Amino acid sequence: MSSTVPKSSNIFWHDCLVGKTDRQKLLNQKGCVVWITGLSGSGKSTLACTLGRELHTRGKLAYVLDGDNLRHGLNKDLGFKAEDRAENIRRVGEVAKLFSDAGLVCIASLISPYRRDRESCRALLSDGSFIEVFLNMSLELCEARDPKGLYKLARAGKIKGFTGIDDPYEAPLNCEIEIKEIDGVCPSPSDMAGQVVTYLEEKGFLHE
Ligand SMILES: Nc1ncnc2c1ncn2[C@@H]1O[C@H](COP(=O)(O)OS(=O)(=O)O)[C@@H](OP(=O)(O)O)[C@H]1O
Ligand SMILES: Nc1ncnc2c1ncn2[C@@H]1O[C@H](COP(=O)(O)OP(=O)(O)O)[C@@H](O)[C@H]1O
Repeated sequence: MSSTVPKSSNIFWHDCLVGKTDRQKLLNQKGCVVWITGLSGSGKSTLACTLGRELHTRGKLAYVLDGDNLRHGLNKDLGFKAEDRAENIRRVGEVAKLFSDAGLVCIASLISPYRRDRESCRALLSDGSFIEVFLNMSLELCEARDPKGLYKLARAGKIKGFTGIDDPYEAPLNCEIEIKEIDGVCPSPSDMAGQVVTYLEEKGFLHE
């Protein structure tokens, strides 16, 4: 499915009098998408929520789009084969773009295992406002955590096509932020969130 060519014809873009710049002034921040990618169990949801709380504390409006949660609603018709994952990422990329246009810091946390799908989302936000955060945690660490018992089921062959076990994960080549273990130890959730907040501050996203 193409993400740029609409299927319908005779459709027209309608601009409103209040635009992104006006909303950003109101909020005193700049809209952007923090896209967190990594294996199941790498800490995506933890980082997303910790970052969301940190921004909230600083008076910044953020909203978390979490893969697992969206699969309960917007994406409940999708499974885990490659084309479903691609459609999952495409939809969330489009929603994230809307949140960014609304002036929010949109935090998207999805495995998003395919480079091509993440790059398509990046291409939707061409002004540097797509910030890819790679949670580069080893499979060993993620599997040892296994909070939902899914790796155990995948190893037992009870889940097929599980990312990192019998389905691929393509690591980013050009992400803005990489968070990894140091001497086998993962930074704390607040340290991980701190790295992202520092980036957002330095790039001027936390002021209009
Ligand atoms: N086959 C398979 N592979 C990977 N993950 C699986 C699978 N089946 C179910 N789950 C659960 O679904 C969560 C991942 O959903 P996402 O929407 O982030 O996945 S994706 O981006 O479309 O690949 C993922 O959540 P996280 O553990 O938070 O990553 C799992 O709980
Ligand atoms: N920085 C961290 N340090 C220690 N434990 C963590 C950290 N981040 C996440 N965890 C723990 O690892 C498990 C997986 O985290 P989660 O955020 O659910 O990962 P994901 O969303 O990538 O599947 C949870 O039990 C969580 O409490």
